[in-house]
Amino acid sequence: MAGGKCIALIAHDQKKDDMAEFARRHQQVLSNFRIVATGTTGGRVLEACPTLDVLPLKSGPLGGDQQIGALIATGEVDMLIFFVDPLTAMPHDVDVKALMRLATVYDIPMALNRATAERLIDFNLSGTGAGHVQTN
Ligand SMILES: O=C(CO)COP(=O)(O)O
Repeated sequence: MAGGKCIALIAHDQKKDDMAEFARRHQQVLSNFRIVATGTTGGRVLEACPTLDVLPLKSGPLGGDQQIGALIATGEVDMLIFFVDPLTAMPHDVDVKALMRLATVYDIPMALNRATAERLIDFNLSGTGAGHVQTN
């Protein structure tokens, strides 16, 4: 992938409206980043914010979480924002866990709910200037 800081955006189905609204509200800051996303989430973010630089990968259940995990392992993703639905069983639960594990192994900032995502965005992007992602 081309240079520049990269944020991964993922939302489970029950959280996709939240993610679209989050992206819309933080469109200005997100426009300083390349964004990778699982397929359906990426589509929703692009629909909400057509000018953002979003690369939609495979849908989560079809390997999208694993693709993002691989990008984390190769150092290409600097931050993960993942709006998780904790109340629904998923066929690809093992993929979700593997992704969270890799984000932990490579110690990238990872928000698994909206409250944390808001704080990560504030912490990383408003204080020290847009475009700077703290990775430790
Ligand atoms: O299932 C997901 C993450 O585990 C999200 O995938 P989609 O964005 O393709 O719905």
